[in-house]
Amino acid sequence: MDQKSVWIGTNWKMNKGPAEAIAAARAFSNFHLPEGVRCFLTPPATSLRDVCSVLQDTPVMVGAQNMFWEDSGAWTGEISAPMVAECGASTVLLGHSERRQHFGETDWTVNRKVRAALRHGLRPLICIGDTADEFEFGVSQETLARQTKIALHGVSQEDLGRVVVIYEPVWAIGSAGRPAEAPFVSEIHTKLRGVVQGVVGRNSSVRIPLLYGGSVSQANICDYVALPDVDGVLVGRAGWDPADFIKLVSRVGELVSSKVAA
Ligand SMILES: O=C(COP(=O)(O)O)[C@@H](O)CO
Repeated sequence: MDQKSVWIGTNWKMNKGPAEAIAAARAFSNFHLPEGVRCFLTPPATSLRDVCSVLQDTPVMVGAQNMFWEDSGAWTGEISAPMVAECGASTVLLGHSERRQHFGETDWTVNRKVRAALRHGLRPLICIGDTADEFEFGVSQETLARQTKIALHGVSQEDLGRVVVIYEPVWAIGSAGRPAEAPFVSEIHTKLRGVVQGVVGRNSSVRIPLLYGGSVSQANICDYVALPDVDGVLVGRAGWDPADFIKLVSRVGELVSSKVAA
């Protein structure tokens, strides 16, 4: 965490149809976002428009969990960047490991989606992550560098300023996952900072926020957010209950204000 904004988001995954999503979004509509904290939610596509309209006058950003790179056409079952934007969303999660693992997402498709999102004014939240095997064989850094460089390939300097990268080790995600140790996340993020700095250019003033995700909880959130090259977190299960997510946001807010005061 540095003196810039700290990000916290929750990915609802395939949970909360419109009725439940509207109720959850209402819980955030009167919530006072702490100073220096940027917050986002990614509801399922069928709840996107409703959640956007509940939160339209608030600082909480709303994003889709995926989209296709073409604007329209014969792509049954897909939604496009203009459709996401028309719902009122400002951001989109791309390359989540569950999409890479189960739905054929590749580095190449992530790159096409990133560029399409940017073309339509959406902020891409790009997920990268090493598998348990890659971690065991000690090639996590290589995987993350490859995923990052391909995702950002061909993106203009100006657009790089709107991108967020999220490190989510596949082995840390979900109820079978184990949260990554903070020193390991710190090491990965420091190296990742070098990778993104190489993409934007050593002399560029663009600073791409680097978030961590994977079994983030009330117990460990501050350990991650306090790390120097971690600009925030993406929360799954621990953020699905709105009251719990508000508690997590408040914890981050307290950490930010204590840093500012120090
Ligand atoms: O997949 C994610 C991590 O989920 P957890 O339930 O926190 O392990 C990430 O996208 C946040 O939803």
